[in-house]
Amino acid sequence: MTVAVIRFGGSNCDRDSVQALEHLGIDAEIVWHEDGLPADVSGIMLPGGFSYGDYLRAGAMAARSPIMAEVREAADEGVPVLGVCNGAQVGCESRLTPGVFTTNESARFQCEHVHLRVENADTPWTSAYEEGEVVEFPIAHGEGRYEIDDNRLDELESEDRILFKYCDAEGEVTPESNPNGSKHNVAGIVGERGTVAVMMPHPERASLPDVGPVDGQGVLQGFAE
Ligand SMILES: NC(=O)CC[C@H](N)C(=O)O
Repeated sequence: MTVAVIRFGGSNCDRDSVQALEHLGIDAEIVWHEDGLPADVSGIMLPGGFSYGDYLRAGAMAARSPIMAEVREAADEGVPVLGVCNGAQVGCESRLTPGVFTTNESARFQCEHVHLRVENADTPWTSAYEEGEVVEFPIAHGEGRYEIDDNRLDELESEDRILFKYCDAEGEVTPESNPNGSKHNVAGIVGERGTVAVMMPHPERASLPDVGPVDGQGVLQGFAE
């Protein structure tokens, strides 16, 4: 079983992602987007970074790489797909998941640790946690504010497709615990299939014990589910 971590021009979390996955015993390899998807992949990760320098909108150009049609096909067949940070932006820009990630309310690049509340623990990406559990993840983005029209957000809420919300250390979801102005404090969602997920916080940067907190391991273990 090998997870393909797709590298676009400007990806910069691809090696960290492979390292974090391998630490968990999950085989992973970097795949250059122009080479196309290997035939036998058992998972796909869209890593963080600044693909194409975030020109136009973050993720917009990578979303138009031909490999994304292959990713969609694999996702439709049930191959798990996880987009993290720039990968989440690529996931939304390529319509694997609804909504968009746009400029932070602060209009600044923000690099900090945040608390997240697990909203739905019944997905491969969150089954390692309890519903309502508070976890700590790093964020590092300039365009992480989740936007979607109100009706579709209500749908996501009622269909239980929100994985994580930004919260405070006690698990309260408030405007003060929202680092970037995301609607309803949304930090990560699943697509129509629960096997496709995107999130702005970085699980791969919270997975190696030598580096700091390891709350992110549970998300990456989704590939082994
Ligand atoms: N860490 C990242 O993936 C950076 C995300 C993105 N390019 C932004 O700044 O919004």
